Amino acid sequence: MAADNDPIIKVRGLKNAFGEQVVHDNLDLDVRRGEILGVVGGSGTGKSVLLRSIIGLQPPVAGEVEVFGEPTLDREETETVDIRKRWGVLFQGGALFSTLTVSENVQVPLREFYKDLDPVLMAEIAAYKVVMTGLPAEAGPKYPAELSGGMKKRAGLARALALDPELLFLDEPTAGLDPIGAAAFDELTRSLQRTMGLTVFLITHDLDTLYAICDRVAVLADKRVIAVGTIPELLALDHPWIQEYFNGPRGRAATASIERQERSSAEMVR
Ligand SMILES: Nc1ncnc2c1ncn2[C@@H]1O[C@H](COP(=O)(O)OP(=O)(O)OP(=O)(O)O)[C@@H](O)[C@H]1O
Repeated sequence: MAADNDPIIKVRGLKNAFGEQVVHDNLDLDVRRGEILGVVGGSGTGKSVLLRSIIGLQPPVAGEVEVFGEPTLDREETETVDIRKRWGVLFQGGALFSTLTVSENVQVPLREFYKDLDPVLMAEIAAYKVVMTGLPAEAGPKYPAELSGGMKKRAGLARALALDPELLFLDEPTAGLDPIGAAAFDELTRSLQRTMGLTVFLITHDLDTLYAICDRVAVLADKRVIAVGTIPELLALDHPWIQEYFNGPRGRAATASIERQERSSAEMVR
């Protein structure tokens, strides 16, 4: 039985390789219950592969992964059903089924895990999730091709939330959104995390997202997680990639923008 302060995700000694190409080597990571953990790293450092390994879609060459205190690797699909029900995933780009409506997409996990659920109830749950992610109720019968990029992300999020998960995986949720749409999506993630008590594993390149909603950030480089901490903790480290990333022009712009927002909300409360 897992204790409350045990990590919700525990990765130890993970190694992933594709032929000669080693993507991860001896990677360790803990994700704490209730946090939003941002996962950053240069392109191709293996952020998505790490996500796929944790959820069992990418069998690693070596290492151990535990989610909710239970091992997820080398197990039959039937043995991990009770674990998989407890997480939701928003894949890069939304990964909606193009031949299904938004409502039908949201019902996919319900059909997978609760085959005998009354179809009327499934449709009601889907309608509720659609509205919960800020989409209009009329989006339910639409097909993905009829939605904007931002709406597709929200529909993907509605599907990820279909089973009221405890743990949410988001792979670059704000990629391709304009800054206002991205900020709105961040706000939605934060508010859902608070109201549903979610833990969030969030892969992003978006510095604004990191500053705005992440409790801690894990940095992937040199085939492993080289550091995990709050942004001020990371900034105190001497690693060239971390310094370049957070202290480069875009990092400084994101810091300045957060400081401006904090000043203006402080002025509003006065
Ligand atoms: N199924 C696969 N077969 C072969 N190589 C793969 C496969 N999946 C990923 N890779 C390789 O593993 C490396 C890491 O890929 P991954 O998609 O995890 O990177 P990432 O950090 O998420 O990148 P980005 O930020 O660009 O999305 C890349 O070099 C990629 O080409």
